[in-house]
Order: sequence, then C-alpha cells, then structure tokens
Amino acid sequence: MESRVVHGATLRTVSTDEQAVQKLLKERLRAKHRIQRKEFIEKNQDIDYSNFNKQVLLQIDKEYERILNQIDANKPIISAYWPTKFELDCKSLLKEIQSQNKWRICLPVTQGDKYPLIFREYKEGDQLEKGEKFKVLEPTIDKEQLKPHLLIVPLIAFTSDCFRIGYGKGHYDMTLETLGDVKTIGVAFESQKIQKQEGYIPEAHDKQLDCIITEKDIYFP
Ligand SMILES: Nc1nc2c(c(=O)[nH]1)N(C=O)[C@@H](CNc1ccc(C(=O)N[C@@H](CCC(=O)O)C(=O)O)cc1)CN2
Ligand SMILES: Nc1ncnc2c1ncn2[C@@H]1O[C@H](COP(=O)(O)OP(=O)(O)OP(=O)(O)O)[C@@H](O)[C@H]1O
Repeated sequence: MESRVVHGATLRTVSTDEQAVQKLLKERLRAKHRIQRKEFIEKNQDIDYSNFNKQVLLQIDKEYERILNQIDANKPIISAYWPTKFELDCKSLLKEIQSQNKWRICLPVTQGDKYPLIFREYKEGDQLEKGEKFKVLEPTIDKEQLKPHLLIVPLIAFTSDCFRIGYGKGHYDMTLETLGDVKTIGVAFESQKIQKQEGYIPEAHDKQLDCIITEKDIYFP
C-alpha cells in the first residue's frame, strides 16, 4: 500500500517500506532527544525565562485581537501545559498570562493512549492531580472543559520548519485534528532542534506548528 503525503508544496508518494523507515528513525530521534533534553535541563537548573516569556507573550498578543474578534465570549482561551521535571518550565509564563487577565487558561487532560486530549480550566493555585497513565499533573474533573483557541505546545524535539516530536502517543496530532482552527506555539530550548544531518522526515499525520519559540530564536514553517 502506498500513501500520498503533502508537506508544504511537496507531494510525495511514500511506500510502506519508506514509512517503516521513517517511523524507526523517528523513534531513535525521540529516544536520543529525550535523553539530551533531560541532560540539558539537569545542567541548566537556573535558567532565566524572562526574555523567553517576553517573546511568547508577544506572539500570544499578536493572536489575541484576531481571536477576540471571532468569538462571542469576552476572553479567548489559551492552553499551556504543566511541566514535568525534564521539560521547559512554563510555570512563570503561565503566571504572567494569568496576571494579564486577558485569557482563560486551560491545561490538557489525557484520555488514554490513542485518544485526543481534552482541556480543563486552570487558575493559579488550583490543585492538580496526576493523570491516570502519565506523570503529568492535570486539572481535576470538576474544572470546566474548554476548547482552546491557542495552544502552547511542549515537545521533545523540533525541526526549523516547525515539525515536532513528542512522547509518541500522537496526542497533539490527534488533538489538532479534532480542535480544527487552532493556533499553535511550540516552546523549546535551542538544544532540542533536530539538525539536518539527523535525517528526520515527517510522517503523513504530523502537523506543523504555527511557530516555535526558543530562548534564542523564533521559527516559522
Ligand atoms: N507536561 C506535559 N503535559 C502534557 C504533555 C506533555 O508532553 N507534557 N502531553 C503531550 O502529548 C500530553 C500528555 N502526554 C504524555 C505522553 C507520555 C508521557 C510520558 O511518557 N511520560 C513519562 C515520563 C515523563 C518525563 O520524561 O518526565 C512518564 O509519565 O513516566 C507524558 C505525557 C498532555 N499533557
Ligand atoms: N491524527 C491521528 N489519528 C490517529 N492516529 C494518529 C494521529 N496522529 C498520530 N497518530 C498515531 O499516534 C502515534 C504516535 O504519533 P507520533 O509519533 O507522531 O507522536 P508525537 O507527535 O511524536 O507525540 P505526541 O504524543 O506528543 O503527539 C503513531 O502511531 C500515529 O500513527
């Protein structure tokens, strides 16, 4: 069986063999970058996020008016994530977004492998609880379920044209499909960037993010 893959303007036909190779390569890159990310964060415990936060807030602001004009509610909805020990720590960013009081904030809640994420409201100080399968903290079931207009997305590795590798459950790919019209901002350290020579080829279901912000740069597809 063969499938047609559209990436930007390129239309390629990919054989099943080639698909298997892509999958394998992605698995290897995921494993390698997962270790690299952990090592980077362990070595850089005192990261100053203030400049990074500013860049993200700038991008979020660019989306704000546009979204506000398209919705009935008086606050657009943004999702971030609650970081694990080995992820970019977006807690200070969350605080800043909260203090602006312009957005309703939500966090992802996992529904199990192979299911898209849902989102529940988060306010500073809310009690969070461990998801059933992963060691990620999530809002409790009593919090309102929301549909975000803008997503801040965690990742293990990324390419300069805004493809991402995550934990490999397809959570975000499936979620983006179900959410439809949603803007995505990936956040990462520069050290998470996949180099050309690593040979990564995106799979048919992979979706490009609208931008990726690192402590040094900002990437667009
Ligand atoms: N902080 C955070 N929340 C998130 C994600 C994420 O990548 N990071 N997700 C992205 O899709 C969704 C959850 N998906 C996940 C899938 C797998 C694992 C996982 O394998 N966790 C390991 C190790 C965690 C670590 O490296 O510290 C574990 O629980 O043992 C975690 C989340 C939604 N929430
Ligand atoms: N839209 C989708 N519908 C159904 N299955 C999907 C979809 N997107 C991805 N998958 C499946 O999920 C699995 C993992 O996908 P992938 O390797 O792209 O995960 P990832 O994007 O790196 O990680 P994350 O879990 O953070 O999204 C793959 O087996 C893939 O077939």
